[in-house]
Amino acid sequence: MTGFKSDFLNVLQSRGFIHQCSDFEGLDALAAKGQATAYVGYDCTARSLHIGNFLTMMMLYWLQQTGNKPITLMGGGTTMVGDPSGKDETRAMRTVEEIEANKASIRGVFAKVLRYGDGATDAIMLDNAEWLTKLNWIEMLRDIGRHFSVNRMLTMDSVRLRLEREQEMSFIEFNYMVCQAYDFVELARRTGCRLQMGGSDQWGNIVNGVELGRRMGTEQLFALTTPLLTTASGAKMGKTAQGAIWLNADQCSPYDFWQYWRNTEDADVVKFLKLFTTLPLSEIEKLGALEGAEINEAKKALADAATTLLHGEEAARMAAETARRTFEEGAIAENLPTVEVTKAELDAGLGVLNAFVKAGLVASNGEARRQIKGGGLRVNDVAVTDEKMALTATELTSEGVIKLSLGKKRHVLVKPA
Ligand SMILES: Nc1ncnc2c1ncn2[C@@H]1O[C@H](COP(=O)(O)OP(=O)(O)OP(=O)(O)O)[C@@H](O)[C@H]1O
Ligand SMILES: N[C@@H](Cc1ccc(O)cc1)C(=O)O
Repeated sequence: MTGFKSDFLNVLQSRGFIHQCSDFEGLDALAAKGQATAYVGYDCTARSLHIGNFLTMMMLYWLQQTGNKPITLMGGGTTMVGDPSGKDETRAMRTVEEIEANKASIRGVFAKVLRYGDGATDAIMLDNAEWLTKLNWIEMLRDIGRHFSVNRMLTMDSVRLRLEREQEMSFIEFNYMVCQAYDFVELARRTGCRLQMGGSDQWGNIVNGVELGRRMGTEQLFALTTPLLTTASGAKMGKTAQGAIWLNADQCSPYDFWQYWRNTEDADVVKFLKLFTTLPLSEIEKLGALEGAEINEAKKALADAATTLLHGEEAARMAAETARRTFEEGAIAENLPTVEVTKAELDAGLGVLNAFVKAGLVASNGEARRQIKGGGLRVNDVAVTDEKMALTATELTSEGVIKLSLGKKRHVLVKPA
């Protein structure tokens, strides 16, 4: 469907956020009235969210900008169960302490893009532990369980794929979709929430909620999903060889975050400008028209805008400046990521393989060896050829650091503590 009445769906459509919707017409009419309430749930499976989740945060951002009300739902309860969607194996059970620590560490990030408060379109944050942990087993089977058809549950991707591949699925995981469906109904009752959004892998969980709402007599509920992003070369967006691109600054520095966007493949630049920045489409069109070496300007604009959104203008400016000094002037910039080593380690001679692993530039000694063979590792801009090389105080530059590089773009400074 094109040419929506609501600003909300028009913006999402024109910026490439839409994958599937349970009822475009009905949702369009709801959003066109304004002050529609919608939610996205976030499980507390790690200490930080990553840029895959940033996408759904941006959906909530545009929801708010177009006059509607976002809810960020912390999955304090659902994380105790563990979502099987898109997973080949049962997740490790997390302890309550671990979940609480993750929750505390995740929750701060939303205020970077959403305005919270008591106003009609201000965002609110809730935690499904509040109702899920209080459910009584028999009551829950009678009130909620009876609305679920096991026949239908078995056809949901999250279950079907495991069964087809003859992979285990425990009973606790089988219940996840019931919990998420119930959340939607509970939010509809508590807050008048009518829409749930998420990545396309969440479709089954979300439409179960829509269906449960219908059976339990809420107003019509809606499902809207966004494509699971992959980069032009097919990798799941947000993950690199080194791991995920985290949103918390202590797990991915503003410089690394900036650099991730700066290294975007040419074919992805416009797509990412639309999804991960708030730049107007007219400006994105101009940036998209740049060709040849000039496309780097578009990548810098992407890096600046995405980093500003998450970490603020000053952090983005410093990251850009560090990158410029490092790559354009070849200088050692103070803001590069740093690892500390003890003086004793340097005195004893720090093995080069170990140093690159410590710096997080490679995952293992084996990978470091392979990189050395391919000429991929450098110490103070000189290629490493001897895997037995030991770093000592003699390698310290006039700035008092040793610069380790992987390829042309990733650098870490080793500093004596
Ligand atoms: N690349 C992506 N594009 C769009 N949405 C994503 C992307 N990655 C994650 N999401 C959304 O964020 C939710 C959390 O996904 P995520 O991949 O982080 O799962 P996880 O449980 O943290 O484990 P893992 O990192 O191993 O996949 C997904 O269900 C999906 O809706
Ligand atoms: N299942 C979602 C998180 C979620 C949790 C509870 C909900 O009500 C909605 C969504 C995920 O894994 O990303």
